[in-house]
Amino acid sequence: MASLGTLGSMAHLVGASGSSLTRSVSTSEASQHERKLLGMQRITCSSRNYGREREQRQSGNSSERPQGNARDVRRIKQAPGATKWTRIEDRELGEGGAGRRGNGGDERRDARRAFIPRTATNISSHRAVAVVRLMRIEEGGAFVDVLSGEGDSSWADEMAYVGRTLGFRVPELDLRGRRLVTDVVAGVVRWKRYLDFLIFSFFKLDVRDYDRMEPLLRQILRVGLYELIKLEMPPHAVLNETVQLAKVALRAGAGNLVNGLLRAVVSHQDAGTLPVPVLEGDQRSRARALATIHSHPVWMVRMWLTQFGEEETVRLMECNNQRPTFSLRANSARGVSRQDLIAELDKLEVSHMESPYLPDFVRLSIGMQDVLRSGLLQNGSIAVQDESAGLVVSVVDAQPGDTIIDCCAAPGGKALNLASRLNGQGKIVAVDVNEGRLRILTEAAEQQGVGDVVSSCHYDLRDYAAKAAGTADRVLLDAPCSGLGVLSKRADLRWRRSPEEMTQLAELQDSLLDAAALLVKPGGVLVYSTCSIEANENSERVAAFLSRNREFTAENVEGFVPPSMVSAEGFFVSFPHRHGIDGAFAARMRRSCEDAVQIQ
Ligand SMILES: C[S@@+](CC[C@H](N)C(=O)[O-])C[C@H]1O[C@@H](n2cnc3c(N)ncnc32)[C@H](O)[C@@H]1O
Repeated sequence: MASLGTLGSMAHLVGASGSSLTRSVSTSEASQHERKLLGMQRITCSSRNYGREREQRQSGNSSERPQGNARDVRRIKQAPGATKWTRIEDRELGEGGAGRRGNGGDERRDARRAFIPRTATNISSHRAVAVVRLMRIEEGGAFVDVLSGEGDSSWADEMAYVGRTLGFRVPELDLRGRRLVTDVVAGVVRWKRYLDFLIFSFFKLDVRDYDRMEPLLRQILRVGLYELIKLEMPPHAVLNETVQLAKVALRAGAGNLVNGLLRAVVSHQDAGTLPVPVLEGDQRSRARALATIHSHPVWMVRMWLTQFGEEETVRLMECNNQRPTFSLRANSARGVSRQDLIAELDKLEVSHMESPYLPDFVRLSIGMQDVLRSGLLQNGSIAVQDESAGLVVSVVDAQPGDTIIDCCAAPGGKALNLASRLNGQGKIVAVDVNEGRLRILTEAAEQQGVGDVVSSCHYDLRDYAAKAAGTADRVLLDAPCSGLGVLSKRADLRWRRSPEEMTQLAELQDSLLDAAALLVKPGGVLVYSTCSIEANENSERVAAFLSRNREFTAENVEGFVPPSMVSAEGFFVSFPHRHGIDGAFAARMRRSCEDAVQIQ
């Protein structure tokens, strides 16, 4: 690669280390997303937790703080055991902002008492909110929310949190601005590896230097690059506003550094000389280059190269990097047909397309926020569900009167779809080890008008199986999995997974499959499904199960799903790059009738 010259000095780059903000991902945060998809009302701003953590860390170092408004200070450099704080320079804030401090001392004292940071009117709000959200995701382990249809109170919480984190407030965001935040955050997370490659290339950093860069500066650089290169926003606006954010949120030197990088990128972009990883050599080297170009972990790319070859791997990664599309299920249990749903979408002026695969599903590419606000989810008329999940339900083929055990049921997408097919006759036992998620399922069952056929059972499946052996006509095991089939919807998931986890998951899947098998009546059906596209979580688990459990045989899923989604072995497989829906897998197996003798 041609020399790009080194921009800025390391003194500007290396600020606060990405210290000990990591926390385990709380189930409550996962649940918020799930509640939203299921149309639950109260979605609170989870940033408050991160805010509290940050405040606790800050107050732990109170002796080192300068006196003054606690919100006007921020850490600029952290050597082990030492934290320095700086005050925002008045002149850095815009008209009407904290820079206009009138009678100085009094106002500062008032602000300190009220802990209300002032508003910086010269900062673009969407960028300020995006960088703080990105810090929460990277430093605090928060989830990326690709829907972000929260109500005004959540946004007010988030804006206040941004104010507390940055030390100044930014003007409120309108609907467009909020959507932009969601898009920028998900995009930066997806493209992180590629954006970092550009930063490395232009600054000539090594990984250690990069790890020591101030988290806020790193996010500001990424956001600027993403907007320039991937969103192709007008360079002038991106440059000015991103530099201003760095100056006000950090210091003048940080603004200069951002300015240097973005200007260099714009001129290389215009000249068509942006650095590109070289795609050559053996599979390992090509995997590394592809992983950077398409921003995925190298181990994942290597796994897919072996499984799919290069051309398909690239197409898969391109799909994973796209904005996700969503689909809706018309809830027949509430008497809603697809035509009714389409009429509602027309009223909302949300463009849509009928699913080519399922008679009760409709696809949306944009407009999900409008649907979330419409009340259709809350009154149980519709459910948000990917078509791949709907097709797994088709493979189960629930019939009125059936007793169905959904072994890993929460938060309930498939269980509630199954329930809607029973016409009030039969029952669904929804088992899950996670009590919080099960509560969401129970509430959603009531909301969707299937509460009388769904009962929830808070159990580890392996304990429950012994209690209810041989009682179900159909058993669905929608197993915990890597989720590598849903990477466009879960922007951060690719960075959270590891090869070691894949091995552990396979062991868990084996033990859950053996437990689920116990529940099936002689002659009954067992469906094993995942939202993964990896053979070692899918067909290999089924093959291993069938060799351990000779009383089960695989049944071809032909007739339950479109022919293009039936694998050579007769399993249901969907891939984002082949079918335009999430990646998923389902195998249908039947227990032999002769097995009845053994159970008695
Ligand atoms: C892929 S999710 C299920 C999604 C669900 N079927 C749906 O359609 O909404 C996997 C679920 O398995 C549950 N789980 C994990 N280990 C379990 C165990 N040992 N026993 C029961 N449930 C378990 C998790 O709590 C999680 O809710």
